[in-house]
Amino acid sequence: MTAAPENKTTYVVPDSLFDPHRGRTYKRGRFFGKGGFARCYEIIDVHTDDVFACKIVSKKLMMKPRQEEETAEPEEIAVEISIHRGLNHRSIVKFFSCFDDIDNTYIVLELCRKRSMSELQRRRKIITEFECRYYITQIIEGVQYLHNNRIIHRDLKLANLFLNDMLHVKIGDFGLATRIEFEGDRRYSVCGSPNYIAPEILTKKGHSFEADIWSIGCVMYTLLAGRPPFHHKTREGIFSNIKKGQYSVPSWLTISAADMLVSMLQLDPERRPAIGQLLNCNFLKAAKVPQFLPSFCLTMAPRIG
Ligand SMILES: COc1cc(C(=O)NC2CCN(C)CC2)ccc1Nc1cc2c(cn1)c(C)nn2-c1cc(Cl)cc(CCC(N)=O)c1
Repeated sequence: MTAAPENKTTYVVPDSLFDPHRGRTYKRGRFFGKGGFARCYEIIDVHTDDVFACKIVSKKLMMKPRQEEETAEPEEIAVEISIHRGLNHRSIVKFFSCFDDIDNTYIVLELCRKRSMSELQRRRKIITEFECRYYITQIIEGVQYLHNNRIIHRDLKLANLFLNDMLHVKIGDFGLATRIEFEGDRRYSVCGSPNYIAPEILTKKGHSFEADIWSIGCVMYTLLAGRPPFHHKTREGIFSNIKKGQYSVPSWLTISAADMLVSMLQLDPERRPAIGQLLNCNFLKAAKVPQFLPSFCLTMAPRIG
């Protein structure tokens, strides 16, 4: 049993977990980190030795009154589970199971042993356009699957883009995702991560699929420039830059890379390409898209491409 003091709320995580839906028993392994109000541990099936990532959300934390930060209300965890459990795509983290005990909700997910693209970017600072074509193609394919199923992710950022041993991208964390019920349906709740949040979410004009296109633009910019496009030392400064659409395109980018970024970072959501159009942009069509990347690309640039 692990009790970790946290904001005066104790996280109680048993050493052993029983999943009644799959009839599996897991032993708790390493702590991988936190995300929002969730904590993530490695869990190992005691019979098969299969290893998973387990996202654990404390029921006590979920019952806390809303703070300024986005908080996970009980129904929101249920929404995350109801959306994620129905997904099946090679660029989406696999959802295996979820179960509860008196203290927590447990979500059993695909383990991505090379962590997230946040660590990749922190280690490499900037990646080559050759590598960017590899990652962005997989992200677009995953988001196209979501949009075709009328789901908006709403929190696409490097920390939610996980990498498996083959450096395949897996989109995770559906904690802010929402389902669009009908054509023209728009959402008004303010959500997302400060650096990558679309202007129409900030100004509460109503948002839809185009907000994910903006976030993909922020992800691609950060990978190629080494920092987010609207970065500022204060949160207010970030929001001000986003609302003004104020950013600079790095001088070292090719025209096709710059054009793709500019198309996604349009202030007016209507002017951004739909996800299906992105795969046909010149940046991905006019040059080789690698089918695989060697794992040393986590730490150094490949000479090829
Ligand atoms: C072997 O697989 C992993 C290892 C690590 C890791 O080594 N983290 C270190 C642990 C030690 N401390 C000191 C630094 C971070 C981190 C993540 C791993 N894999 C891994 C982690 C995963 C997933 C798949 N696979 C999924 C899906 N959701 N989450 C998930 C969920 C939450 Cl709530 C928080 C975090 C941590 C923050 C982050 N974005 O990585 C992750």
